[in-house]
Amino acid sequence: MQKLLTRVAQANTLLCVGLDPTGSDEDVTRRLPQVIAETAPYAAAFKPNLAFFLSRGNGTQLLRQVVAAVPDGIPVILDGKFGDIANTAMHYAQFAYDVVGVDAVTVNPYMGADAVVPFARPGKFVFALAKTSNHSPIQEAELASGEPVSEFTAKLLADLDATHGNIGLVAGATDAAALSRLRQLCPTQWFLVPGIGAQGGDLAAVMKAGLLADGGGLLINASRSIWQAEDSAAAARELMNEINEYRSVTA
Ligand SMILES: O=C(O)c1cc(=O)[nH]c(=O)n1[C@@H]1O[C@H](COP(=O)(O)O)[C@@H](O)[C@H]1O
Repeated sequence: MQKLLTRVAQANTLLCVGLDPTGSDEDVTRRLPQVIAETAPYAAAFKPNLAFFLSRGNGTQLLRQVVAAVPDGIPVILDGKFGDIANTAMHYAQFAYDVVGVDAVTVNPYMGADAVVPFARPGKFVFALAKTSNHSPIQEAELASGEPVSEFTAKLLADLDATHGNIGLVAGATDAAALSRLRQLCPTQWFLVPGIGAQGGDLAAVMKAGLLADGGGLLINASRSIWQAEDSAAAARELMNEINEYRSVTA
């Protein structure tokens, strides 16, 4: 978190550059370091999605190259949406932190707190799924109390953060009203917000719903709209500037 806060303050950005590399193995090997170098000035963080690396066969090696290519001081979030019992989770955590060397991960908390805690190592950070950007009848289902499962999950994640201090939420950009309710339940935690760009999320509504009074608290991710842009640097710069406009309006 300290690394992220320092980066956000120094580079004045809340943009998370998603790395979901598509193309031939040759293209990807060539473009990954290029896209990282070109977009780094605008990046508060990078988020490689594990699936896009594992599907290539040399995924672990490519991920390590990503970590090496990202300039010092910019956090890397491995988007693996990990979610298994504690004993197994510990091995995923070793993969992410010790083998690949990332700063943070995404985790699926639906198996319970024991699926999350092994990733909450001191000095590392966890973004756990609370309300995803796709339509999920499970997250929208209401408990007997009338509370949606996504809000029950958010409360669990607030409690976990109170204990561990390094738990954030994933809240999709496609449902700003839900994001706003999560913000009420989790008034200080950082939200990783995917769904801007290719998935059509409403940036203005998201910023209004989730930005903290200090101008932080949201990490706005875009993957395809940067990787697949003709000019990835321009796409990243424009989105960063757009995000910052809403920061100044809201502040
Ligand atoms: O955890 C995530 O990053 C994630 C959560 C979610 O609710 N929705 C979602 O799209 N993501 C990821 O965010 C990225 C979105 O990519 P684009 O739609 O291309 O910007 C992908 O890597 C998704 O796997």
